[in-house]
Amino acid sequence: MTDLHTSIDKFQFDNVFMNASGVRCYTKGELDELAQSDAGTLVTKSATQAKRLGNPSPRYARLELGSINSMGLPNEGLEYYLDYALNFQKANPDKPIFLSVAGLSMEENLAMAHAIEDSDFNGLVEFNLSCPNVPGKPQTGYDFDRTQEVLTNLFSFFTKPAGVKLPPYFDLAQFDQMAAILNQFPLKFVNSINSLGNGLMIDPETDTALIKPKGGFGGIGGAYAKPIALANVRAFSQRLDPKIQLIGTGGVTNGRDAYDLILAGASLVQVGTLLQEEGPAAFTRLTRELRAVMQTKGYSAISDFKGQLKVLS
Ligand SMILES: O=C1NC(=O)NC(C(=O)O)N1
Repeated sequence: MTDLHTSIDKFQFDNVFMNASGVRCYTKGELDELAQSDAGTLVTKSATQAKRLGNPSPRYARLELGSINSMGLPNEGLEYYLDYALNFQKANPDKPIFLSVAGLSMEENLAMAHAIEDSDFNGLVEFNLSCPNVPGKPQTGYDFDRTQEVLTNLFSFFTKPAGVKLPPYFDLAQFDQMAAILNQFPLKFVNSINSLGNGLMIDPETDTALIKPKGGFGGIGGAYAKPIALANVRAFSQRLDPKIQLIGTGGVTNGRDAYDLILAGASLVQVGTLLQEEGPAAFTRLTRELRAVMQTKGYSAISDFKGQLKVLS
């Protein structure tokens, strides 16, 4: 029998699959649906301190090979998700979950980190350094000095298990630079990638941008993202301290896509666009399909093939 058990640091998961932050995880009802699905764990919508309405609609559109979104960090505020997480961990002591935060300033990130540090939350925290959709706000992950500064301030007091959600990088020198920064900090994981920032798609009937915010600019997800996600997971897997594990996100539409992210080095696989379009039942199909690929390859455990991508010599 194939076993999809995986782990990050001391945290054990009975299945490699989970949602990508932002997808079907805004409300407690949605989060409960994820918890009841075949996913191994879940992550909350990236929180800001105060509730946010986000960008004007239409702000999400399905595309032929994925999606475009400019949600603008709509969320119920940190307290709402912290409250959910504290109740969840009481009821599910053996199922660690992720809390995502996306402060719009250094002060906001640190204030939320203090609130979490002072709480009884015992899961993992994902610091989102890569939201591309807040007008006027650059992605922290593309500013290496700022990333260094945020992480230095954060880990001067934060002791709970944490990781970062990164934007996609497209240059090997950027992988080198970013990995050199990340290796300085006690991160448990790096989640790569967030959506391909600031894409644009057009309605062929009206010659109009598909979504309203930012003149139609939004993050691209789905199959378009797979080759970039594979490269980013692989590049960081080759450069990061082995203590920092990878979460692979981007382009998962079937079991083979998940298998490929694990080959590239991922310990957990997040699902975004597919989950948005297919619903939590997608985890049942993905689990079945990944098991089938593993069986074909003669693998019975994730550790049998994680990071085992071969290259031509
Ligand atoms: O980090 C994010 N990535 C996205 O693609 N969209 C959301 C958002 O816009 O809130 N945030």
